[in-house]
Amino acid sequence: MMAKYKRILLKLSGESLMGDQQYGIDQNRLGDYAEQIAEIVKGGVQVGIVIGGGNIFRGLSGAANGFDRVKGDQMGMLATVINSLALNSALVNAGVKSKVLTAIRMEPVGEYYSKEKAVEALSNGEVVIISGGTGNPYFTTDTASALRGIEIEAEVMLKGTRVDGIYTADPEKDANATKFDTISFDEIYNRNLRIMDLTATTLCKENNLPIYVFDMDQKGNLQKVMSGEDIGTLVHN
Ligand SMILES: Nc1ncnc2c1ncn2[C@@H]1O[C@H](COP(=O)(O)OP(=O)(O)O)[C@@H](O)[C@H]1O
Ligand SMILES: O=c1ccn([C@@H]2O[C@H](COP(=O)(O)OP(=O)(O)O)[C@@H](O)[C@H]2O)c(=O)[nH]1
Repeated sequence: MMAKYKRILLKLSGESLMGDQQYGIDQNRLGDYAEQIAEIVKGGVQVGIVIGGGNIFRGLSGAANGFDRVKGDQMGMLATVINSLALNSALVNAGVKSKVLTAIRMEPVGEYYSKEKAVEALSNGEVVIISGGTGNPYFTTDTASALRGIEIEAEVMLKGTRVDGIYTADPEKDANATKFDTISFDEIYNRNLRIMDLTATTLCKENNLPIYVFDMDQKGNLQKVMSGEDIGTLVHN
């Protein structure tokens, strides 16, 4: 079957990596993500990945506990590198070639990111995990994934999360919220929806990178998205 997209940027939530745990990395969840990714890579899709760090550390919660915000954000960025290394190992175990690039220099943990390196590896069928966020404090991994998606010229940014799309309100807080199948960037602003931060949303809007939000925690969903099944929400201009 032909996949819907040839090159994607997949954003994975660090928080989802915890699975049922309170902290850190759940091996079952990690293995499940790796299998889903392996399936689409074997179908010929070029996959860039940005993974969050919220399962380990968030700069804002550090600041709330009296940390310097910049130090806290640096800890958060390092947390994304830890998650990226874990995903890299899981992908190798699943039989997929994969490499970690880092937004901050830290060879030999990973090679320093450049668009050229990322695109070359993608063209060779390697999964590229772009870690360390944007390399700057005061940003999120959603913004990093918007930025990297635009840089690597992905056709779509897939936001794999724990809700199955964008709702009229946060579905974890409002049981009456209803789901959109598609929504424009402008409507996200007008309705003040907080599925992603505004920096990430705006970067995608201004550079015409559509976003597809879906539930990555259900096995087989990534494959469904690639086959064109409407299981999530498409954000468009
Ligand atoms: N309008 C909305 N529609 C869907 N989810 C929303 C909305 N507003 C807020 N959210 C929240 O956004 C979260 C998904 O974002 P994600 O970046 O994966 O989570 P986190 O920031 O916790 O890592 C969902 O768990 C949901 O609670
Ligand atoms: O470009 C970036 C990306 C991330 N972070 C830090 O890394 C943490 C973890 O990322 P995020 O909260 O986006 O992860 P997720 O919510 O996806 O688990 C954030 O809280 C920030 O402190 C940052 O400073 N700059």
